[in-house]
Amino acid sequence: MTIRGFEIITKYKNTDITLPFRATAHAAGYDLSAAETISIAPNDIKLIPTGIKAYMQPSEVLYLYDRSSNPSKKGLVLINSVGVIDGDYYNNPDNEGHIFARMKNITDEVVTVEKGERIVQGVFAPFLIADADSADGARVGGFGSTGK
Ligand SMILES: O=c1ccn([C@H]2C[C@H](O)[C@@H](COP(=O)(O)OP(=O)(O)OP(=O)(O)O)O2)c(=O)[nH]1
Ligand SMILES: [Mg+2]
Repeated sequence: MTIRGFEIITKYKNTDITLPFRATAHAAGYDLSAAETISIAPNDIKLIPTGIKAYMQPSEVLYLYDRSSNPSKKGLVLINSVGVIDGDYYNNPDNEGHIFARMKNITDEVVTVEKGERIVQGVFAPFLIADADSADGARVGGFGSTGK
């Protein structure tokens, strides 16, 4: 039985992608790596593909948090602060649920993220639903797919 976890996006199968992993026995975060080498110009923002999708239970979410070493070691920050990866993003018809990290280069030089480099960490968590909630739509994509 599967409960929650990660899978490789179809396009990235056979490209040496490693599934996200926790660095130590008590770590909360699963480190996700860049699926491609990407260069980011000074002050620019780019989406880093992870080549990964995540499945989970209906009452669960995957939060993407920056690695605390990114600003000092890489000169990068996760520009949306925290990524919220919804359970219904998984296998959506638009992009299969591909998880991206939106990174900003905060330096005056080009920063390159190498393929396979750990870039962001994902933490699974439960969430709560408000009274009289009647949401019933299905997600078709991400990054603005539900409108303004
Ligand atoms: O850092 C992120 C944030 C989001 N997503 C994906 C997963 C998430 O389920 C979807 C939508 O994210 P969110 O709800 O935060 O964005 P939105 O601007 O509200 O877009 P939408 O209208 O598609 O919900 O985009 C990522 O891959 N990385
Ligand atoms: Mg949204």
